[in-house]
Amino acid sequence: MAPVVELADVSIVRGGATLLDQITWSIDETDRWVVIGPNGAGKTTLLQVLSANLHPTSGYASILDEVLGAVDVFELRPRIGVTSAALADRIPRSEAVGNVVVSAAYAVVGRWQEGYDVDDFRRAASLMKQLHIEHLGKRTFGTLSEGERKRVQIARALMTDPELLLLDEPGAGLDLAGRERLVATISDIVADEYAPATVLVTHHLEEIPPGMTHAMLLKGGKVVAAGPIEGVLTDEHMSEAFDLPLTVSQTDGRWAARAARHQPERAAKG
Ligand SMILES: Nc1ncnc2c1ncn2[C@@H]1O[C@H](COP(=O)(O)OP(=O)(O)OP(=O)(O)O)[C@@H](O)[C@H]1O
Repeated sequence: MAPVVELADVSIVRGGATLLDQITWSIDETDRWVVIGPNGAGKTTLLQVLSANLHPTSGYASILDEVLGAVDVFELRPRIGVTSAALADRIPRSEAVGNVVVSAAYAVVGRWQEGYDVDDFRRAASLMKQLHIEHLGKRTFGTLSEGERKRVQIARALMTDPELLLLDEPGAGLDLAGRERLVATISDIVADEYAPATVLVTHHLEEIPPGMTHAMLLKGGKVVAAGPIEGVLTDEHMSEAFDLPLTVSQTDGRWAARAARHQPERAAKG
């Protein structure tokens, strides 16, 4: 089976700055990736390539067996589910939540006069139940809490039954309980063997849902480490990516990182 995503030496250059520097990456159907890195590492830029919103300045990018630059991106994009702050900003605040979800079937934000069929509404209702937002269908998007908005966006992203799911900082702006509930929900989603290949971007190891299989650490547009998650999220790699001595731990499938404890120098004996 062909990889869902294949990047070979992908670079993105804007205004003389190299945002992504020769990224080579392969994502399989059953992979669930986390992309981690400090501010400005290039994470969002990388997701823009994966969502067919940005073409490489150089290199080769194949998404769902279609080569960027040689495919009609308007046919490719509905096959990719995306949540991001930029997309959330485009959702009209006055839109009813049910419509925010169902309108993904037409890849529009803001329902107008598209003809939805019974199956569309059934799927939207089922996803809203899975995301625990079934009671919010008639509320307007603008009245929701940040946690509720994140859930609505994930339901919307799954509406088209995508083959690739991209979650850009789904935990950002949530309080502790909201984050923990969302981590559990995403963990349930990725545990399903029929779930799409998933890429989740975050700054924080605490936001990684159990069940993620692979990790990529980015810094300055370059890959610090990539591969099966246990081999990537090490003290050494994380310290290098964040330019700070870090200690990484994993308990019950959850990850955490903190600054390495300062070791006072022992007084010389004798
Ligand atoms: N059009 C552009 N021209 C020049 N530089 C850009 C452009 N767009 C983004 N950048 C720069 O590219 C770098 C990577 O940005 P990107 O948003 O991908 O990082 P990120 O890892 O998602 O950061 P954050 O965690 O802060 O969201 C940043 O330094 C940003 O300022």
